[in-house]
This record gives sequence, C-alpha cells and structure tokens, in this order.
Amino acid sequence: MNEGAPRNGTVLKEVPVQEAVGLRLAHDLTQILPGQFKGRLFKKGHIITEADIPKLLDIGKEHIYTMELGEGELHEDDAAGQMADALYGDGMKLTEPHEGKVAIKSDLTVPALAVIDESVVHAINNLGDIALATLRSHAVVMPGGQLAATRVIPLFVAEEKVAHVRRIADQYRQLHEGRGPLQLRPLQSFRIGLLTTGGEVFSGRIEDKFGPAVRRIVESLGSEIAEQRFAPDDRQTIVKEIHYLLEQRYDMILVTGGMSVDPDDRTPAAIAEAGARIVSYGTPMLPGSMLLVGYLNDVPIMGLPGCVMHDPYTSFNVLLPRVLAGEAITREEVVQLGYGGLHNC
Ligand SMILES: Nc1nc2c(c(=O)[nH]1)N[C@H]1C(S)=C(S)[C@@H](COP(=O)(O)OP(=O)(O)OC[C@H]3O[C@@H](n4cnc5c(N)ncnc54)[C@H](O)[C@@H]3O)O[C@H]1N2
Ligand code: MOO
Repeated sequence: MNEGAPRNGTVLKEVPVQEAVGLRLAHDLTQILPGQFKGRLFKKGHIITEADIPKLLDIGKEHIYTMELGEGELHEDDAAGQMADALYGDGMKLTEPHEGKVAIKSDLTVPALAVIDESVVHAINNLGDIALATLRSHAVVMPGGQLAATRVIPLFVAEEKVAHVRRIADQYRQLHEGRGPLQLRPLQSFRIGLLTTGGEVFSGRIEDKFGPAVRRIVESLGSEIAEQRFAPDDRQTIVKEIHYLLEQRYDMILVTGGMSVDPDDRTPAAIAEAGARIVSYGTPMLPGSMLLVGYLNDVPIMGLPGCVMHDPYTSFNVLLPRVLAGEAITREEVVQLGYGGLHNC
C-alpha cells in the first residue's frame, strides 16, 4: 500500500485493486467503449467486491484511491455542485454530480434563448483547476436542454476556489438587478404572417417549397404561421400584401424570395416602400447574407433569401429566436454576426 503525500491536508491512499476489496471508491470511475458506451461504471462511495477486480482491470485501473478530505478542501463532485448552485438562475435545474461534473439545464416547457456573459465565463475559467463550459450567448435551448456545465479538474479542490466563483456570480447579480451571468429568456409564441413572392410560384409554374421550410423553423421554436399569402414579382402588389398582413395584427411578418440582385427581385424595395424602418439589408453571415430585418410600426419584418429554403442553418436561424425572445434587433448586433458567421456556404 503506497501512502500518497498529504496535499493541503487531504490524504489520498493508492491501493492496488487486488488489495482493495471492502474499500470505498473516492470518485466515480468511467468506462469508454468507443461507439457503444461512455459513462460511469462505478459510483463514488461504492464498496469494492472481489467480483469488481476484473472489471477494474478491464478499464485500466490497477490502483484505486481512498481519500480523507483535509480542512478547507472539497471533493470534485461537491465543488462542481456548489459552483453550479452559485451560477444557475430562473428557469434552470441542476443534475446530480457525476464524474466531477454538474449540468445546468433548462427547466422551462418552451424553447429559450441562452444569454450568457462571456467575460464572466472567462474570469471563472481563469481561476484554474475548475471549468465552466457554456453555450454561446444567443443559442437556443430546448426544454430540458443543457446550457452550461461545471467541472473540477483535480479530484479535490480548495473551498476558496468555489468561494471565488460565488463572489464573481454575486457581484454580477449586484450589478445587474439580480440577474445572474447565465440567463434563459423563454421564446414567446408568435402568430406570424408569411408572404411568398415569386412569379414562378404565384403562377403555379413551380410548387412552393419556401412556405413549408419557414413553417418548420417557426414551429420548432414554438410559434406558428397564421396565414400565408402569395404575390408575383410586382412591387405594388407586394406592398399591398405587406399592408394586409400588418392589418391582421400578426406579431411578425416574413416575406420570402426576390431578395437578391436580379431585376425581378422586388422584395427589399417593397418592404421599404411599405414603410418599414430597415435595420439592415444584408447580414454578414453565409448562408443568409441577403436577409433583411426591419420594423413596421414596431412589428418585426424580415425578408428571407432563397437559402433559408434549403440550408439548415442561416442568419434566419440566428435572428428569429432573438426576435421571439423579445429582443430588438440592432444594426450593431447584425454587424457582429460576421465573425464566426461562415457556415458551409
Ligand atoms: N449575382 C448574384 N447572385 C446571387 C446573389 C448575389 O448577391 N449576386 N446572392 C445569392 C444569394 S446569397 C441568394 S440566397 C440567392 C437567392 O436570392 P433570392 O432571395 O433573390 O431568391 P430568388 O431569386 O427569388 O429565387 C432563387 C431560387 O429559388 C427559387 N424559389 C424562390 N422562392 C421559391 C418558393 N417559394 N418555392 C420554391 N422555389 C422558390 C426560385 O425559383 C429560384 O430558383 O441568390 C444568390 N445569387
Ligand atoms: O442569402 Mo444567401 O444565403 O447568403 O445564400
């Protein structure tokens, strides 16, 4: 039996597995079978039996640790739990600690927008020995989905580290009216008016493929296309149809097709002529560069380019959830989409 050097008071004993029968495991033990399984094979606290020895050897464990925690130190599971406790907020739930990790998940019944303060995430990870991994801010989190996870790197960590995380989170709340550095903004359920432009669709020459694609995206976020109208590539008709949709008091108006540079592409001019305040025509994202976003009497209006019909991830997938979360889209925000905005196009 090798006695580990005491580190800050915590005593780890390294015991050959053959001599470990009857001892308690100090942490979860993981098995990875590529393509088949990754997870906990033995739980922290498990008392080792004779039958466990071959299983331990199979996952490459010839020794196990027993542990006596010192003063002022925390086991990885407890530290990960306390960090998650300090960080999570409204609409979120925590998982049980598992292999030194705690997941922070959505407890909402509707999709939500994750709003995460990047500088806080960096400050916490800069403390060392602990890890906070999050989604990028503005990602969509489905009900039950994960938005962040805490993990401790060594098997035990100084309580002071976790106290530091708590101070960072508390300080953030004090400066932000009680809101934490991790937030979930539930998406509202919008009734949306859709106008599909294009002479080839209006005349029945080709089947509409845009409507179903937009409907799928909108419905996946908990909203609905309340009405779809069709128009040829004629500016006056498009303006008239936009005004019709506005009169129906839909929460948002979407116009598809005719967003590019051909002479028959009338949509951007028609949206402007309908009276919209254009926030941005053109988004620095590919695909989705020809998207237009604006407001018509405070009703959000978007012109959707052809790519939304066939590309799985475009600027529409980025901006729609923000609108549904009640955010006002600004030009500064659109400008920032270019960095990291290239997606297989
Ligand atoms: N020279 C340039 N060409 C293109 C540019 C550019 O800047 N310069 N931009 C490209 C980008 S980005 C996109 S996206 C596309 C599409 O732009 P539009 O929104 O103007 O799309 P349309 O011209 O109206 O149609 C393109 C294509 O899609 C078919 N379509 C349109 N609506 C429907 C519908 N409801 N159902 C089925 N199919 C539909 C249409 O028939 C055309 O085949 O432009 C790039 N080109
Ligand atoms: O609006 Mo276009 O996708 O950049 O393909």
